[in-house]
Amino acid sequence: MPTIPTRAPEPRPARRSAVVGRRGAGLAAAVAALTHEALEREFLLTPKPGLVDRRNTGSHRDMDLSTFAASAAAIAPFAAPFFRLGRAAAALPAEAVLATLRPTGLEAERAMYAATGGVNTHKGSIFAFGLAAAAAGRVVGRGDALDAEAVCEDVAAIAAGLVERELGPTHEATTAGAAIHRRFGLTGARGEAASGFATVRHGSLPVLTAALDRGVGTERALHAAFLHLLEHNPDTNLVARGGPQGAAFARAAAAALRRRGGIDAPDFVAAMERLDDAFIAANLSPGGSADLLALTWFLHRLPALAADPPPRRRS
Ligand SMILES: CC(C)(COP(=O)(O)OP(=O)(O)OC[C@H]1O[C@@H](n2cnc3c(N)ncnc32)[C@H](O[C@H]2O[C@H](COP(=O)(O)OP(=O)(O)OP(=O)(O)O)[C@@H](O)[C@H]2O)[C@@H]1O)[C@@H](O)C(=O)NCCC(=O)NCCS
Ligand SMILES: Nc1ncnc2[nH]cnc12
Repeated sequence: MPTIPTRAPEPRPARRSAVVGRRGAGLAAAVAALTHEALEREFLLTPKPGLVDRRNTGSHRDMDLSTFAASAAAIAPFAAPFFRLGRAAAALPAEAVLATLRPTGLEAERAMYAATGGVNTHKGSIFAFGLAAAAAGRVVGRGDALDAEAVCEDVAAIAAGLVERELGPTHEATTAGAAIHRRFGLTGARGEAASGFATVRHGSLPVLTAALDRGVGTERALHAAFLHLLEHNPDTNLVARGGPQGAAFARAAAAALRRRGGIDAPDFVAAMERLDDAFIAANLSPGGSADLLALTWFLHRLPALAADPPPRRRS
């Protein structure tokens, strides 16, 4: 069982120029290390309403921090083969790429279930990070600068048509996401990918970088990004547990927190803790937003990778 650090370290400053230095095996390993760092930053961030964090297990009875630590350790290494598959597929038409990734995605899901004793901790993350790592590989394989824009555009091309193909009216609704699409029209993890992670790219990522640029600490900047996701991400997990009313409650609560100053409000942490208690009472869990928060950090740090060594791992 991996040890759980109490908090993630401050990162070195990201270089936002087009970095094209490290293109060898080291880059695949660095993408996997960054994936682990991003997942860890997400589950350690506290408080997060309804989610597992250092304060409590949120609205969950079958998972805690140690489950997330085990899950992150099991799935993050798969980012390296996703990256290599993407680099090998750099010249393929985008619509042919997903089929090359799915066996590795399913293997990563099996590794997650083996590590967690059958609990779904990171299925959405495996999907999002699988696509992002593969797109990063394609970007590098084409000799382009490794940045969030290029990666998100390639993810949009790879995932184009996925909602129509997998959630269309002729398909049996076998998952919560598919059933929610049928009833309420939400497109969930697939729609977010097909949009090129628009909620992240045009929302939580600029919110994160703006907070960091004005000197806000990493944890609080991640809270700003999370609050943005809570208000704007159509999270199928919230709907699965609380129906459209549950999702509307979460959105309105996040908007209210933003209006009273967000992370700059003097009682921000206490307000988030009150919201955590309210989510738990209503059995709400924004698991999709948790995944997108981790992805926000990943995309923020990605440009620094090609030049820097992989983030230092704690034992
Ligand atoms: C295409 C897949 C995502 C599979 O599709 P599925 O139909 O299973 O997907 P969805 O139900 O639509 O969502 C899957 C997870 O995606 C996350 N998510 C939800 N909304 C969004 C959103 N708007 N944007 C992005 N991501 C979103 C969310 O994951 C998190 O929640 C998980 C916990 O979920 P669950 O167990 O259902 O919830 P609980 O409330 O805990 O359940 P109960 O306790 O009540 O029973 C956790 O995993 C978080 O990650 C959705 O759950 C994709 O998985 C797929 O195609 N897989 C096949 C393999 C593959 O190809 N892999 C990728 C290759 S690149
Ligand atoms: N911290 C967390 N708590 C519950 N579900 C999650 N899915 C991804 N991260 C999560």
